[in-house]
Amino acid sequence: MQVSRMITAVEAHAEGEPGRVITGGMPHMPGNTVFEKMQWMQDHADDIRLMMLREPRGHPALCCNVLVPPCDPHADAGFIIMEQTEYPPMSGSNTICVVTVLLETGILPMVEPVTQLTLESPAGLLQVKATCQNGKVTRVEFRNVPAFAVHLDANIEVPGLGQVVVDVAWGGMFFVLAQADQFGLDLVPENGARIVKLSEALRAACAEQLPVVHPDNPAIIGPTITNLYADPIAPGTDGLGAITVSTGAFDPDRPEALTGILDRSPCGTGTCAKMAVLHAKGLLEIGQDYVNAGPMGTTFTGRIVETTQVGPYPAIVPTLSGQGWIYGTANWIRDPSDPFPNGYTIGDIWG
Ligand SMILES: O=C(O)[C@H]1NCC[C@@H]1O
Repeated sequence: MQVSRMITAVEAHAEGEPGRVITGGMPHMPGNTVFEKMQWMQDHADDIRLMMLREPRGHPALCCNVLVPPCDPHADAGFIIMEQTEYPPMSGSNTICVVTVLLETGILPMVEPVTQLTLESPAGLLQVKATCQNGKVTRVEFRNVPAFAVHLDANIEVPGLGQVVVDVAWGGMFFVLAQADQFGLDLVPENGARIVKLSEALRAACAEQLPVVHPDNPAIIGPTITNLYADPIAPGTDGLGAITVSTGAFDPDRPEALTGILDRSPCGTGTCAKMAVLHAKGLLEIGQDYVNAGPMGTTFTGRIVETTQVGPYPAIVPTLSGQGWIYGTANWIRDPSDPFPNGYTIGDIWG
């Protein structure tokens, strides 16, 4: 066996969404913030993201995280998030996977019944409260970066669909949100492929017609991800969301290609973006729990803890909670003679 890179990882999921956590084998990544480290990785070590997320080491639904030393003196750890087409500044399911791995593998000390810690994500600091019992993290709650709506009930023209009403909001990533019933589409797992194709068409049209930039960081643009939502169907829930994470470039001449994948969880940043929209429309109050269900029936619980302002936008500060589970550990290697050093994608499942 020849090895030109060896990556050590802990495999975890949060409410169904896989978020592999890389614990060793990364090059030194310079930067004065975790956001700068993320930009360095994007420019100098993107081959590691590709190698870890694509086949044969990954699959379309996989997300990946790299633990990095924090730059902010208030933080206990830092992490960079990697997805199939981008480095999201923040991610709810990935935060939950990272906290679960940090505490359950002893990288940071676990204090029962509640461990408090601070993480530095590329989007900023996150205060975390992890409920822990017998060495297991049973709930992760974090205070997210402020979430805000940029466009409410805006019209866009989507090839093949005509006029569509959307909202655009930031919850740690920029989302295009749309009510699924305007397409006569039920958000059930059997409709997964239709949901993904429609969402990708929406995202591409919205990115062109309603491009957005984060007021505090012009390097963050969007929308890059889609949230189709519907009324709750399960008792004890307040909403139902089907979030499509892109896996490739949407081509309007091939709308039948699958260039996305459903988030297996209810999507933490998508839940926060939805809460920002609901609050802006007067439909969700401070202090009210918002239980959002995903396509597999698992839930994240959000709550608005205060309001604030981000640039010109009134914003909410949300907390988000859910649970993560570790399901494996792995040492992934790259053989220098492998003809696919950065992995590969093929059109049957990658569009
Ligand atoms: O929970 C979230 O925020 C994420 N899940 C995968 C896509 C998003 O980053």
